Amino acid sequence: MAHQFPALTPEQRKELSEIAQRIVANGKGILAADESVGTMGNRLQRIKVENTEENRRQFREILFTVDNSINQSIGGVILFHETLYQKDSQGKLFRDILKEKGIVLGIKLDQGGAPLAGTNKETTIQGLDGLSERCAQYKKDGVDFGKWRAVLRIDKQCPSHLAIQENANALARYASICQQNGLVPIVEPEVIPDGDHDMEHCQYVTEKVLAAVYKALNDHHVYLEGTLLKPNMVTAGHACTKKYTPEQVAMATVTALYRTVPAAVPGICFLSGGMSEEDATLNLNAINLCPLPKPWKLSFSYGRALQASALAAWGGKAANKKATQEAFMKRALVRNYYLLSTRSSGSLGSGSHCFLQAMKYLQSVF
Ligand SMILES: O=P(O)(O)OC[C@@]1(O)O[C@H](CO)[C@@H](O)[C@@H]1O
Repeated sequence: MAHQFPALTPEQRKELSEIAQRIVANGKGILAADESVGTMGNRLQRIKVENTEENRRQFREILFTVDNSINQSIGGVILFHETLYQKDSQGKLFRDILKEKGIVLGIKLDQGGAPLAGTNKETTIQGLDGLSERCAQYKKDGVDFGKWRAVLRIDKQCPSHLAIQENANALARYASICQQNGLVPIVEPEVIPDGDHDMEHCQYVTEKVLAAVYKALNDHHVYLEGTLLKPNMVTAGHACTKKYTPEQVAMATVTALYRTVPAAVPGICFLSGGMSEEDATLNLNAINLCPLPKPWKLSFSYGRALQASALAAWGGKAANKKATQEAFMKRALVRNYYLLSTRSSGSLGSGSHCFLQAMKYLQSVF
């Protein structure tokens, strides 16, 4: 029997699935430029630039005014509230600059963590109060997707059952509210890579977290075809002494996803989670070449792994605009290159011609 109280009309479902598919079309991924003021402060501190609104605006102007061909690699950009209403030095809104390039606009909707009492320093994410009104306003202002990041940590008794359930439920409630307002929800349950756990443990935890998230999304009647998932790759913790190849990371990651993420989800866009730009590229390449079934688009929604060299090239100086844009473009283009080359050839083993060609190309541009 069909659902008696459908959450969305056929027109709403069509709009949502079209937006999701546009973002991940033809090897495109997402630029996560949604660092909060505090997070951007950490990034700017590393290049010894003061964390002022004007400096944040200047860096983002350089990224967004890059050559139009960026739209071949970047399907969507996630913005922070402040950035959505900022303008370039000629007075043009960033959102108009991005839209004219055919890039879909997204917005960070979560509002920071709150402690879960009685746990080992675990958190839930705030921002559900007033979320529907915020989504409605953002939709009017040209935004078509949202992002909500939940953080799960691997440690003694972590993640707890409470943290997994609470964060899964908050993600599902957020996703439902987004869809009611015409925004595609990016669902981001990040198992962070802090700690000395091995890759196998990360896979176990990632599977538990994703299984809980998809149960909650189903309970909340979320239309999966109109969502995107932004997960961590399955890797060892930063302090783990055992090292893994990109092929091992790919096998563990695709296995975890294959066991837990329904095929109705159109795209999975990984976060980079503090990986180097090179590792983020090689791992994503290996994921796309992994010879397991992959019913979804497998792409990127990187923050640091798309901006680290660009930030370093900029160094807070307007005179470095060209070098900054070149560094950003290079990172975006190389990912699009192999996403297209691996997809057009289907699933390939690591000995295949295409795999070797892509690896050779990637090594030559680092
Ligand atoms: O891990 P990365 O790829 O740098 O960033 C992923 C991300 O979700 O985490 C950041 C911090 O919240 C956000 O700015 C960004 O969207």
